[in-house]
Amino acid sequence: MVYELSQTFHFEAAHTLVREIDAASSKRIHGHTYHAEVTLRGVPDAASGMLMDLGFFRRELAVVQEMLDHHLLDEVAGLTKPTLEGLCAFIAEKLRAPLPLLASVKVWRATGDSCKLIVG
Ligand SMILES: Nc1nc2c(c(=O)[nH]1)N=C([C@H](O)[C@H](O)COP(=O)(O)OP(=O)(O)OP(=O)(O)O)CN2
Ligand SMILES: [Zn+2]
Repeated sequence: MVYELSQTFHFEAAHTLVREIDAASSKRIHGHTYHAEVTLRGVPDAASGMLMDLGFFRRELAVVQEMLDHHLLDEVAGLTKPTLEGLCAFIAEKLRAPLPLLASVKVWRATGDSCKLIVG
């Protein structure tokens, strides 16, 4: 049987955004609290009964969290655009190698905006 295993983390970050609507306030540096959910999908190992031990899973997420927490997203190397979409892509890219069972990355803000990347 196929299972999905998820972990969440959060980070505080600032950014500016170039957009056509509400352009002036978005262009000023402002901050958000972001939440991210990373999901693995696969068949549990027969010996351990786990897709991956949550301890190892959390350790990998902490590496990415450190790259984003209390950073100005505009300056984060490898983050092409400081949007929810860009954050999903950045997190997936960083986790693709250490988490071979990576299935999706979801990023959201308390205001209800959310974006989910299905890793193909
Ligand atoms: N497709 C996307 N659209 C927008 C994104 C995004 O990541 N992907 N991000 C933003 C902004 O970050 C913006 O700060 C939020 O804009 P908006 O919702 O208009 O602002 P509010 O004042 O309503 O809410 P806050 O979240 O408190 O800023 C815009 N669009
Ligand atoms: Zn913003």
